[in-house]
Amino acid sequence: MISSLDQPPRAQKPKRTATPAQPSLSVDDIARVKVLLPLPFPGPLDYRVPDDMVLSPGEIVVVPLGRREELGCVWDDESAAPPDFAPPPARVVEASKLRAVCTRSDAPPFPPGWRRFIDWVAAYTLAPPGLLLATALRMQVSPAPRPALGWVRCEMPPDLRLTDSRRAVLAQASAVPLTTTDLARMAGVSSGVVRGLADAGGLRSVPMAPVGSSPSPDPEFAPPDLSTEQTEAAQVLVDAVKADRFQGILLEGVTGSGKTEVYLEAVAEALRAGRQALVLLPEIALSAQWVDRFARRFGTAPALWHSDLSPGLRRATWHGVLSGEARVVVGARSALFLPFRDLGVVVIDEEHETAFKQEDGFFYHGRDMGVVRASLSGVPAILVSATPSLETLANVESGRYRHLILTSRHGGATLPSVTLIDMRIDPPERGTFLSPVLVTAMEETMARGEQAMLFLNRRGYAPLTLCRSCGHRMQCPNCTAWLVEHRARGILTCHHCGHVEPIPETCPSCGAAGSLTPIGPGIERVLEEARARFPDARILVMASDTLGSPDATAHAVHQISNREVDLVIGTQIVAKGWHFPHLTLVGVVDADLGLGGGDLRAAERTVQLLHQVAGRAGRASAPGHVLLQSYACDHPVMLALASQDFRAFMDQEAAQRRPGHWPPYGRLAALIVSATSADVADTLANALGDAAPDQPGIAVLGPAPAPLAMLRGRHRRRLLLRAPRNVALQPILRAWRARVTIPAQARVDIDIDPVSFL
Ligand SMILES: Nc1ncnc2c1ncn2[C@@H]1O[C@H](COP(=O)(O)OP(=O)(O)OP(=O)(O)O)[C@@H](O)[C@H]1O
Ligand SMILES: [Zn+2]
Repeated sequence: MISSLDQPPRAQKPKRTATPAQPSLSVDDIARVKVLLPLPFPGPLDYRVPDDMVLSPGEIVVVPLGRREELGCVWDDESAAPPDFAPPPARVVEASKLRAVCTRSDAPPFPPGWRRFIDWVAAYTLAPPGLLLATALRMQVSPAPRPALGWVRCEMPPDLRLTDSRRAVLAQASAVPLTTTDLARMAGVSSGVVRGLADAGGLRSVPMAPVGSSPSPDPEFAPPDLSTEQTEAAQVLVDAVKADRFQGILLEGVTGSGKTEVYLEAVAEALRAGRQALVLLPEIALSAQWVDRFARRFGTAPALWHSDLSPGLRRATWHGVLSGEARVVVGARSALFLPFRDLGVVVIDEEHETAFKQEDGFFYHGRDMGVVRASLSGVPAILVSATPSLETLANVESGRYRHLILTSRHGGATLPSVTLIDMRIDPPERGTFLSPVLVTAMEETMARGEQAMLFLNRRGYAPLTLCRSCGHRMQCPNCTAWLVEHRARGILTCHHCGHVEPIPETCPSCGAAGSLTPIGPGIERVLEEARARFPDARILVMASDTLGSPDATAHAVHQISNREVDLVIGTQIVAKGWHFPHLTLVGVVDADLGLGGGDLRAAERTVQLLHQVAGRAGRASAPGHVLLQSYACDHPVMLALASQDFRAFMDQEAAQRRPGHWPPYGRLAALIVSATSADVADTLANALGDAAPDQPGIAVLGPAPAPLAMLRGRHRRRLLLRAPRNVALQPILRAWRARVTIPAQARVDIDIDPVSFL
């Protein structure tokens, strides 16, 4: 975790006026320039600047490389990464060997804050900086696209068939063009309805105004009426934005206390100062409700950034951020890499969420890098949570972060009561998963016309399929994982690699017919039970595989808010920051689920997740109740949830991690060795083990087979490096990696500050 670095990144104020071009003159009197290429080199390469060319850092150039030409970015002479973990400087190339830059592109230059961030992240994560440049470079040189088309009202064809959902769309459509997504969201229908209506001639398409020419968010549009407690917190945030320097601030507040309303005041202040704001959300499914809230406060929607954007919108948003026209961006962690022209504040909402960690090819923690982004731009970072991570609490304790607390729910709503159901005392009937205690509470809730929610963090019908005759378990051919039955689709699938096979009629091992039995529940199975018990209830399933798009999520949320649903059954997606005013009962089907596995943060994570789910109950006038089904009611996690005393729980967690230098009181890095052959993986892992650093205070655990010893057909071994906090891991890891030859068939991924230990 970066935020704990003893030496925080040095804030350099971005220059807010254009600097005159300054070609870097070297001692040998040849104008040299560093150019970062979108390739996996350790750093930028040196080039000669032709006499008739003037270059400034950030500009895009074409340079010779071998026998071809490459696009690159003129880079700064000095790395922005702190010396304790910056890569060693490259050897200086003799002037006579330098090749000249070919041409300078007209594309807009990359801003300084962005370049510093790339340097910093690359040095910290040991990623080649050029790879972080690659996508950005493509964006930068592709011009902003022609405006997309949007829908406006038109004269109705006389034979137009009008349904309720079509009427809802027409009620929202006007002379101002709206995208399919926006119109569907506003009308609370699916995109298909909008497209169907358009195909039938009920809407006309016109070009949308380009990003930026839409009205910019107005900080005075609809300021909220804040409570005293909210006002005080908001004032601190506003002052921090005004102070215009880096500060870490934790905004902690019970669920439903209005943290969003409060931090939007910091966003408003950045807007007043004419600057940009970045709000990171752990999961983009959350953005629909967030965008609505934003629009109510500021009169217009923010720019959205996530992997689901169409290529055109992606480019338009990129260029809007660069030109400064896109004033507020809300997005997933990748929004950190947008080229903000003048960032004024960074907000990290639900900062405790592990979804901020990226573990796919390039490993980084979105929360920590968000703090670095703010710090390098010299602006405040606001971390927001009802259940802050131990990392962030440690930063508060050491005085690095300021701490703001909201103690009560908005509008007089009370916190829900939390009760444990001891499954050893009140077990469900054979073959079912809901205790009679929970079933009764659900009946009573729905009888009062209120909504209930069942939470189970497991997709599909059953996590394991077993042969009753021979005990064979259905396993993924590519991964060390059981296949999960998805009964609705008639398949067994692997949640790690996506492998799919039909559910066999006979056991593939012993041939017995009809002997394969599902073991344990997934949400499809809970749905089956709920349908049988409550045949009249209107049930909605919310899981990442049933709600593919932000669009579908928005529709589901709309149905719940509109009371078109009596019972919600969902996976972790329902735990997020939703505000469902009529929901009063939350039942957690298996509260013990996250505790197995021996992961460093299993207990912390379970508390955060379950508290977050619990926080969905009773957010308006009617009080909320939470029932947790557990076979381990005396586990510290269950006790903390029932007593709602998280500070005591986190103190215990801290006391357990501190002596052994476990994060956040020490540093970890994981080396993940993978190869298609087990032998190659073993040999390389053993070689790394033999070459492990031998330094006092530094421990190397492993090599050991990863818990997911096989993943997507690759054999995996892990090593873990643990060091005290005052040790920078990067130089040690660089030297370690350099002592071992990595064969072409194998790969070593380095995960600094690992979150997952699979
Ligand atoms: N001062 C206020 N005026 C009007 N509405 C408010 C105010 N404060 C909060 N609310 C409303 O109360 C509800 C809960 O607020 P919000 O979602 O911001 O809470 P939160 O602290 O972010 O909760 P969680 O941690 O559960 O996500 C929202 O509908 C919000 O609009
Ligand atoms: Zn698999």
